[in-house]
Amino acid sequence: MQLGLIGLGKMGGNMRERIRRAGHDVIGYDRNPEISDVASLKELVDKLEGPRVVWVMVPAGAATQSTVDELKELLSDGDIVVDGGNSRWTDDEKHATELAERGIGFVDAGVSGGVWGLENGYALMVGGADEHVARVKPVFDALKPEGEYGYVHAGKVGAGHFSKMVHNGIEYAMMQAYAEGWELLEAADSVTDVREVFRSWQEGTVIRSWLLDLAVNALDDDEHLERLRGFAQDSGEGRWTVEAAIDHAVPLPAITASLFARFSSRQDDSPQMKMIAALRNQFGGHAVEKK
Ligand SMILES: O=C(CO)[C@H](O)[C@H](O)COP(=O)(O)O
Repeated sequence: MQLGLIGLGKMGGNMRERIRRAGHDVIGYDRNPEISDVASLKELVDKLEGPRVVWVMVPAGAATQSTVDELKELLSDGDIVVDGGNSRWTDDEKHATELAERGIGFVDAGVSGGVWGLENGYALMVGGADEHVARVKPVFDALKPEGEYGYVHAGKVGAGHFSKMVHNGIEYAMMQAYAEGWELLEAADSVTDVREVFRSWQEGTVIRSWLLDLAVNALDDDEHLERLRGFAQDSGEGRWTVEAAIDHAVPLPAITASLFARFSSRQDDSPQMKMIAALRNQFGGHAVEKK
């Protein structure tokens, strides 16, 4: 089938290649003319035969919103927009409603696979009406991993991004657990080769996983991670997971702690620990460290 793909960065560029390898015709648009197949969104839409399917793979938030706004003007009745970025799931219903005003269908797709997706495939969590999802299915089949799993039509509009958000929340907590275990092993005098302990866990253990394999890759590059600063960014999915948990009154202690650990990583000198130190000093005369 024919697909228009908007956003050819780290994810979109490799996805174009994987969909083409499966025999489909992909016309890609990116603001960077060096990697774009067409010069403008209008040219992309004009080159696609109707009814069209256009996949948006740009950063969540303002960039996705402005792309949806433009597509609403350029596309027509019967066309479908797929949002494959890491959009907040609450944006999906809004986009579906806006596009439906012109008879344009909407599907949200959570995509996992990162820079390894070209070779390994992308796990897909999809939300939308059955007839819209069915129209995009050949593209989902091209992108998904070759095995039995890696694709789900999770429910109505929003269900794909909600599922991907929870996936990313789990990702936060798993990474935090490996990171904490690694720091404790590094601190113990009795353990002389932490990297080999991690490597040994890759087979036969209860905690083997792809994230563990990636941790071993990272330790092979830099055995004690000495070239990195202990600073971790976040791009919103962990925060939205915690917000959804509050809305549903579902306790998420591990995921919440892993999000807050990232916030701690951005402080050189913790203001709240100054208060703890001051209070211990006030009530018990305990020693404080001064600047
Ligand atoms: O979707 C992803 C992996 O599945 C993103 O790469 C990941 O969520 C990055 O998020 P953050 O920047 O918040 O760590």
